[in-house]
Amino acid sequence: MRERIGKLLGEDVEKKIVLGTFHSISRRYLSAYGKRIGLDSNFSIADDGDSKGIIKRICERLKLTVEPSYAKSWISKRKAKGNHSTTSQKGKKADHPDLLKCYEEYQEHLQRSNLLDYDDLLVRCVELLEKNASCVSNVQSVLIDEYQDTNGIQYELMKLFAQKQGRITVVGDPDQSIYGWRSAEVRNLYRLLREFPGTDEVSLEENYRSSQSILDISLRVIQEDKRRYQKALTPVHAKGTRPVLRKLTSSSNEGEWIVSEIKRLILMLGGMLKHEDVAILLRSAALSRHVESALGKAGISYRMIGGHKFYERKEIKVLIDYLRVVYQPENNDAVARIINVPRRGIGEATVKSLLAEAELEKLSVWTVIIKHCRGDRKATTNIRAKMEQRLSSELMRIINGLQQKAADITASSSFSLVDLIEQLISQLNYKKYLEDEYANDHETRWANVREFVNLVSDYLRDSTNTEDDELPEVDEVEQSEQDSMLGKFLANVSLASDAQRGSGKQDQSSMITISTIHAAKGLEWPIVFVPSVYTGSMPHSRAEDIDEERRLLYVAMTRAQALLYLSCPLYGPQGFSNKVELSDFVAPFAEVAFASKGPSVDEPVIQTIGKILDRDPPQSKVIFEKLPPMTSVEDDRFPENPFDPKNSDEIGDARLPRGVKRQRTDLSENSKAYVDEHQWDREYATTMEQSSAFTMSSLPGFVSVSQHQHTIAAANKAKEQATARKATITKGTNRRPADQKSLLNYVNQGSRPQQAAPSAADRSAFSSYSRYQAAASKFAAWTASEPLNTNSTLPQHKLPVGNQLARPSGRQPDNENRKRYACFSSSPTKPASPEKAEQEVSRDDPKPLARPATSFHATTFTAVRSLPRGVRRPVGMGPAPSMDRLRKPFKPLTINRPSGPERP
Ligand SMILES: Nc1ncnc2c1ncn2[C@@H]1O[C@H](COP(=O)(O)OP(=O)(O)OP(=O)(O)O)[C@@H](O)[C@H]1O
Repeated sequence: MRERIGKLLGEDVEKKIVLGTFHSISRRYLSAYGKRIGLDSNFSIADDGDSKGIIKRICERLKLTVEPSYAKSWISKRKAKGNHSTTSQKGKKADHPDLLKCYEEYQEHLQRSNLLDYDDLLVRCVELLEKNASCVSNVQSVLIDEYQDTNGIQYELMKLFAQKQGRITVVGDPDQSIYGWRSAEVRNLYRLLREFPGTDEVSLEENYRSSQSILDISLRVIQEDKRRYQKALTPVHAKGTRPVLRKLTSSSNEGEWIVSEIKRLILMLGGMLKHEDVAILLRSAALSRHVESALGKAGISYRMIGGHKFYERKEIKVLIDYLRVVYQPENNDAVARIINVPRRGIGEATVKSLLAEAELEKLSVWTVIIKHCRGDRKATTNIRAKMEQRLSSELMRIINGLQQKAADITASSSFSLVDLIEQLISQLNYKKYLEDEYANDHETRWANVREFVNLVSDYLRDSTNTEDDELPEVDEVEQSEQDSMLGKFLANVSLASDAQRGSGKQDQSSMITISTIHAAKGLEWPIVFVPSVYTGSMPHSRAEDIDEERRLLYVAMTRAQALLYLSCPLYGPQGFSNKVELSDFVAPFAEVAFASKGPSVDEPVIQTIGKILDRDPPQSKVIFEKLPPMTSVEDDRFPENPFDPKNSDEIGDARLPRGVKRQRTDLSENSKAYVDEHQWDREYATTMEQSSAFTMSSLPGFVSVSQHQHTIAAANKAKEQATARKATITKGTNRRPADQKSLLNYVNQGSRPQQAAPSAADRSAFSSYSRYQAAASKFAAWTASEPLNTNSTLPQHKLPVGNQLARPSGRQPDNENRKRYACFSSSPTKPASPEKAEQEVSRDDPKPLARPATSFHATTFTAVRSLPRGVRRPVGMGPAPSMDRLRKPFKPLTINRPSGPERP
């Protein structure tokens, strides 16, 4: 920013600019002039951890009946409000005397130690500038960005910095106020207009970022807040494609769908967009696990903003290190990392010495410890008696106990890896440990731990489904026994983490962004995904201000430039015990306003995205030519209306998984199909696996959803029968089961014994299944021999009778103008002319919204001067703005400059 300003205003001006956050600028002033208020200029800053420790010790020493973490945030809020906060104190209960006592003691401690906490930086700077106006007498003007997120004390600072010239410019958007939890006060906007009646307002009505559809729908979300500041808005870009609200069965499906949609879009947009153009914005970092896991599986790298990657989180690393030691106690680094977690009085020096001793003696650290504790060999490292006692009664007991249990775990044992981890967590008293160590965010960390358990559970389920690990046998070459379950899991974790480990040299364009919504403020991406839009996540279950949560969703949605996706699973991250509901922020208009799946990426869509992003769109012909064979060109890998296993009439509750701890292997054969998701891809016979990749499911008029359900039932049944038949195969035969007729028998139908008539449901199921199969093989044969083209007569085409494998005879020769598809698609032929494109892109728009977009984003420009000096207040604002006035629809303003003397 400094550079850009320098370029515009010249180097001299650039040097004079003081640029930074409120905290950093305050620190600079306090260092320079703090002496004037009795501050030692060598003060240090107490960070959050320091403040927490000090408050905790005060509470213990004085036996105060307040939670240290609560006391800390109470003190912080109190400081943040400043002296002249507008927040009404009326009707508020008097503060608990213990809180006041804690505050007093805490301040005394900071003062004694020459420390300032983050809030003090602002509080003391206010004090400095109130008493010493000369320190800021050179300030010509003050500009504040993201003004809606300022709090009371920052408002005071702003005025104090501008006290000489009284020139203030603030830029902000009340609809984006999302820091209430940090004492930001959206009221500061109203306060400014009241306190500075000569303020000019300039409404920045044009939105240059997002497509009209994205703005319309974002506005619809925010308009539900009836108390919001009304503003006008003019979208600059074309309508674009409708934002999507995708429903998925589970959180893991949600992650997989996001990845498949990203891949599809990048492919279908022919390189116009890269991974760096995609962001996944989350309400809280704890939700990232499924997304990270799916990206890891797909080998797509990502960067995290506003959080750590899942496996890199401290609370997760500790558990993984424990598991590593259980699996392989010789792992010295892992032992060194856990030896004092939870605290066992073993300092860093002891750990270093143990590592050095082990290396010298060519032993593992673990062996050194064991031998020492058992009296077999005395360690040269000074291990005090108390330390020794805790090592043997805690660490060794836990590790040895779990080692025995881990050895017995197999894919089908009743004691699973999940149970092993649950035992580890309970033996470490891990919840308590997190509460003690991380007073501020232990809840989030504990939520991550639960997520980790879910992850292991998912891993077990997936690993019993796939045989990826197993190599085909080679004659007379013996394979070693497969690793233990724990070993396999740890290898999987290491590989997943390694795939994501940025070397620093990694090409940024190959990375998508995962970010919390808070951290995405002010940023933008061509494609934005907002997963987990359900009540409990958005609004968050612990949120106090629902309107602020709504604004948070609005911020997330308005980060998107061209394509916006929201999604919501039927079941949350905890699995089938955790049914969730679509967020009320979108539920009232979800059906009409959102598309239920990703858009077809055709010529008009590509052209429009190119225009919005100001990039050169590739020709669709080129894109289609480069598409890998069997690419699914539509967002059809997951059903639009996902199957809810718990609501199915066909499936009794008894056959449902019991909860997250339950392993796939524990389940009956039938319930397998419903554990993770509707088994759209997997339950068919071999040729129909990945059916969506063949795009058969989009063949016009081919299978309905209900037919599809029947098909699955039939597939299950067929599978069961096949299993039964397999069981009856006798040794030495040609592997034809006893009940299978020979070809001769088949021809000689007359002699075939009458079979029992199938039930109506079975008949229907089997008929759709066999129709499905017949068409699939026909399609496969046809696509194998012919280039993939469509023509308008195809939907009307009748399959020739009596020649099942014949090629459709009604096909026309290739035609230059005809659209080429790599795969068969149900998409209607699209107009090629770019003029039509924009109209066409919005062809699937819902009925016009109840209220057209009248406002979206306004930024307030205020030039504050102590005297109004003839700047006319805009029409309709009256002499002084009141709160009522501010809630009325905002009238676009034009600045009316006085024709009188020039401003100073
Ligand atoms: N006058 C303009 N002409 C063309 N593009 C513009 C113009 N002004 C802004 N933009 C573009 O619009 C996008 C949004 O601009 P900017 O980030 O400045 O908005 P903002 O008001 O800070 O948004 P927010 O507060 O929502 O983050 C950017 O891509 C920017 O390049």
